[in-house]
Amino acid sequence: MSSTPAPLTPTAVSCPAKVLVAGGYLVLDREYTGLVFGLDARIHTVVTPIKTRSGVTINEILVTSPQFREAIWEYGYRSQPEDGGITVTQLSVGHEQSISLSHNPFIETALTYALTYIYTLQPGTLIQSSSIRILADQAYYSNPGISRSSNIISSPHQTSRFSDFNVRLKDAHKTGLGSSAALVTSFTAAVLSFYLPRDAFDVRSEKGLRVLHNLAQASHSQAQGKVGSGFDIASAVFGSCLYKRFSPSLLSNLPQPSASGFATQLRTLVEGEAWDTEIRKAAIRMPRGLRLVMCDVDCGSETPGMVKKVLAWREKSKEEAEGIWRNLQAGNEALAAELTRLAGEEQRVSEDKYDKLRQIISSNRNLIREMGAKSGVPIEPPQQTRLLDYCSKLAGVVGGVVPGAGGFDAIVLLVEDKEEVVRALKTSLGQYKDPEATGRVGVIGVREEMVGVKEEDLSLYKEWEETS
Ligand SMILES: Nc1ncnc2c1ncn2[C@@H]1O[C@H](COP(=O)(O)OP(=O)(O)O)[C@@H](O)[C@H]1O
Ligand SMILES: C[C@@](O)(CCOP(=O)(O)OP(=O)(O)O)CC(=O)O
Repeated sequence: MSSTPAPLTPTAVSCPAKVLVAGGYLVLDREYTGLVFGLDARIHTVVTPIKTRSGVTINEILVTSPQFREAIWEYGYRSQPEDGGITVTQLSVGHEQSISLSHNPFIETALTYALTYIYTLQPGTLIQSSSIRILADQAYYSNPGISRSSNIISSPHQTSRFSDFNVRLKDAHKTGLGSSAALVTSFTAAVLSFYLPRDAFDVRSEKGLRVLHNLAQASHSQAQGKVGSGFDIASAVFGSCLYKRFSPSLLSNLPQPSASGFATQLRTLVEGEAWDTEIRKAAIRMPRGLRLVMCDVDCGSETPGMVKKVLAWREKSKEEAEGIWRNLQAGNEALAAELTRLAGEEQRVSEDKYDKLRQIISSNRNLIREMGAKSGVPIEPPQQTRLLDYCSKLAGVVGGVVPGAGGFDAIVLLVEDKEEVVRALKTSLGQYKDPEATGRVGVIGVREEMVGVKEEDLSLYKEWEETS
């Protein structure tokens, strides 16, 4: 019998949300870049050794998302022959017979990839059981959260930053901040940090960030069905940046999980030189005195369908599309350069210092509308044009765009970072009524965040010690 390994230390990691301010559709192609800002809503993952009654040995990983009902996933795991890595099998939740088995492909795939990578670094070492909790900031969901207080005697009235949403995950309303990317990235980082010694994986080191980025891209892409440029994973790891995607062939050449050679090829891909993503952090800054405001319009758009249609039009109308893509890329670069230039300024210079920004945003929006009109996709549909024009005229608002794939569900504004400006904006949006749309426009409680993945202190989670 193998001896009992030393207990591992509880570990917590968080990652930010994202907003693609410029480069929607373009960033799917390596010829172009995306300007992505991290947002200060985070998803946290906490890994602890599993609590068992003495004398009981188990071999499982229990994942819970306790802010949601029935969000429990229990996994067994085993190594596969022929270098197939680790496979995980979802077990029925033993103690909760009434809970039907729900699958969470993002968690299952992130766990498979993370354990496989760990196994390649420590072959033959027993992977110990653990308990993994996921906790998300309010801004990811529009469901009103119930606050949760500590039942710890030493601090009885402290309220957690993480609300209880009191619904099943599938009934939660997402605000579009990239929950699956922040989840997969923080989950992967926490699992690697928990199981590996610092000298094999350190999320504070450059190599650690690179390994995390590549591994999270691989598993998120697998879980998502290999669509997406991966800008959301990049910002979850590195925070705000100018992003050039990886070559899709890197992942299409990887064997499927459990297939012969998967483990070694995954490790080589994740650690090796072939990965060709380009991240430029210094190319993106927020000028002192400005901030982002995200507005949620109460209705949704379906990104994959829009992407398919835009790319089909681009394929058909190559020349015309290349003109728009090239001009938009130049406009997006100009936007990044102007933000960075203003960020480098010492103090306020003159009242009209945002004129150039205004003009760049306006000409980029013209190109986005042209892209939408020509491809027949409502990227900046008329009701969003009206909303953006309305906001752009308000005091302290520099301008705004439809983020990411665009559509009906959100706008992002660049505004002066003053309490009175944000307060007046909220009041104006509260009164805003589009002549043709019924949805209400709300301000999401987030702003830009430059920092990506971050280790966290376990005291943040004390109100959530017991799983519900
Ligand atoms: N707090 C959470 N706990 C567990 N899983 C989550 C959580 N938030 C999101 N997920 C996973 O991510 C999926 C949502 O991902 P997706 O539809 O791609 O939306 P998004 O655009 O927010 O990434 C959910 O179905 C679930 O599998
Ligand atoms: C079209 C895109 O370039 C940008 C989509 O950005 P969104 O922020 O709209 O994405 P979702 O959160 O997945 O809906 C596709 C991509 O780059 O993956």
